Amino acid sequence: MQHDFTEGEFYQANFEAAAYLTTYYSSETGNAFEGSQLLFHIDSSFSILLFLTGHITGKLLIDIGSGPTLHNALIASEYFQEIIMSDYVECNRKEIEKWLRRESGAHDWSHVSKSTIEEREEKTRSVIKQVLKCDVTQINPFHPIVWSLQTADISVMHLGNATLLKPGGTLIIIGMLKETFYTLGKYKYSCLYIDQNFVKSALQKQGFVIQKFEAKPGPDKATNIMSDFERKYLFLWHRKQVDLLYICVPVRLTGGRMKRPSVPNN
Ligand SMILES: C[S@@+](CC[C@H](N)C(=O)[O-])C[C@H]1O[C@@H](n2cnc3c(N)ncnc32)[C@H](O)[C@@H]1O
Repeated sequence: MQHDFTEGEFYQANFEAAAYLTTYYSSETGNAFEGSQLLFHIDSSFSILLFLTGHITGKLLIDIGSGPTLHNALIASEYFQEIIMSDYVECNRKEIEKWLRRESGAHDWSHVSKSTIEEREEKTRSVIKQVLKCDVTQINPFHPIVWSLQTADISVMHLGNATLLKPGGTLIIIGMLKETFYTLGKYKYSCLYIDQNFVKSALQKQGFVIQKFEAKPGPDKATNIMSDFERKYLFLWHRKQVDLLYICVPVRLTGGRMKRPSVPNN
């Protein structure tokens, strides 16, 4: 089935942060229809960060398109002095701020921390320095903030618009391969349909060197009513030279031009 692209404005108008968290982040394994994709995400993120500690030291992590989620930050807070969360949609940024302020009704992330939950949550709250609006379709996704950084790519769709990553920085892309949609409430949100070779060749053209690739088959499409991805993957890329900035590109990053909003999913 053909899906129109649900870009930032569609998310701003329709996305329900709390429902997203309940649907996809209520348990350690994630949504039951999607197999144990969240477990894979968390386990491979931990292993990637352990791998990185042997090679580079971390200072700043920018989580691009965080949505209302904190799993990446909870994992990375162990390794980075500063974390910046970002998303296009206001209710997502507010959901993160709610958790930072320990407000009642904030999502429970204890299943991600695995151990020493209180310590880790405290550490995470202390290293998250900002929750910013970002728009990955723009050359400067954090406008009007201008980053004094060299250029690099932050979204699969916009691999030609290198804007954030320093040479020497590390880019982590975690996402789904060959996925056209995922479901939240009555809407189907469109996803960039990409395969492994597309991601590889786009990043290699930009001077990135692959360091690690992990993938896990998705659930049986016949029984998955939430989405249609074939594989969940994690790519770790190194951009040649100096310093570091670690960027985590969101699962199911949107991008591209939306012609009209997605059709309600009846
Ligand atoms: C499927 S959610 C992913 C959220 C989270 N990273 C995760 O792993 O669950 C996609 C996110 O992309 C955000 N988004 C949509 N358009 C965007 C844009 N133009 N710039 C930045 N973020 C955008 C949405 O608000 C949404 O939070």
